[in-house]
Amino acid sequence: MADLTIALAGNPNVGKSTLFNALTGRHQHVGNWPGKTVAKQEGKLMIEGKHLTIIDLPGTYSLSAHSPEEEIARNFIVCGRPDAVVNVLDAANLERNLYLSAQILETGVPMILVLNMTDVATARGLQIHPEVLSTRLGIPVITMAASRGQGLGELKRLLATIARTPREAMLGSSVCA
Ligand SMILES: Nc1nc2c(ncn2[C@@H]2O[C@H](COP(=O)(O)OP(=O)(O)OP(=O)(O)O)[C@@H](O)[C@H]2O)c(=O)[nH]1
Ligand SMILES: [Mg+2]
Repeated sequence: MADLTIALAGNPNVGKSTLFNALTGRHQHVGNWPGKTVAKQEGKLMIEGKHLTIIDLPGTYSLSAHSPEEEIARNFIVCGRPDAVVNVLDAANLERNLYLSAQILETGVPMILVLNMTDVATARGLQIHPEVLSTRLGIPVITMAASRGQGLGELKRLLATIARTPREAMLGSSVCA
């Protein structure tokens, strides 16, 4: 079966590269300020005999690109035809982060929501209910603390499910060259 391509997308500074490194064993630059990842990076992950290509995208607040980095992220999500997008969110700032999620959902690409930084959210007294979001949006939603490796196993199980699902022909967008 053909390789699958999975894109990690989300707002700046939410832990995309931290998750990318944990999944692929690579060493992408991470740090506590937005805008670190400026070009898309690629890594490999093998799950249940399937080769997954993981793409770490620059952070973006929306699919209407305002900067070259946002344009890279937007173009890959809309035109790169990933088999799925793993949308990484800061669980402590869900409302702001969900703006991009709604836009990615509208593209029709299969999506998993990762509510990252749950350690920070919990320390602030926030209660996270992934099952409520999952029911409302109709997509898998999991919690994670990527810097501690929490939630990685569940994400890999979801990726394995996607890898087992026959790939559907995705329609190209009219805005793609
Ligand atoms: N407390 C906590 N910190 C985290 C978690 N995941 C990542 N971080 C930290 O958050 C900061 C940002 O992580 P990155 O992985 O660089 O974030 P990014 O989304 O790739 O950022 P850009 O490339 O700038 O868009 C780093 O200091 C990470 O160590 C988490 O689950 N909990
Ligand atoms: Mg990054």
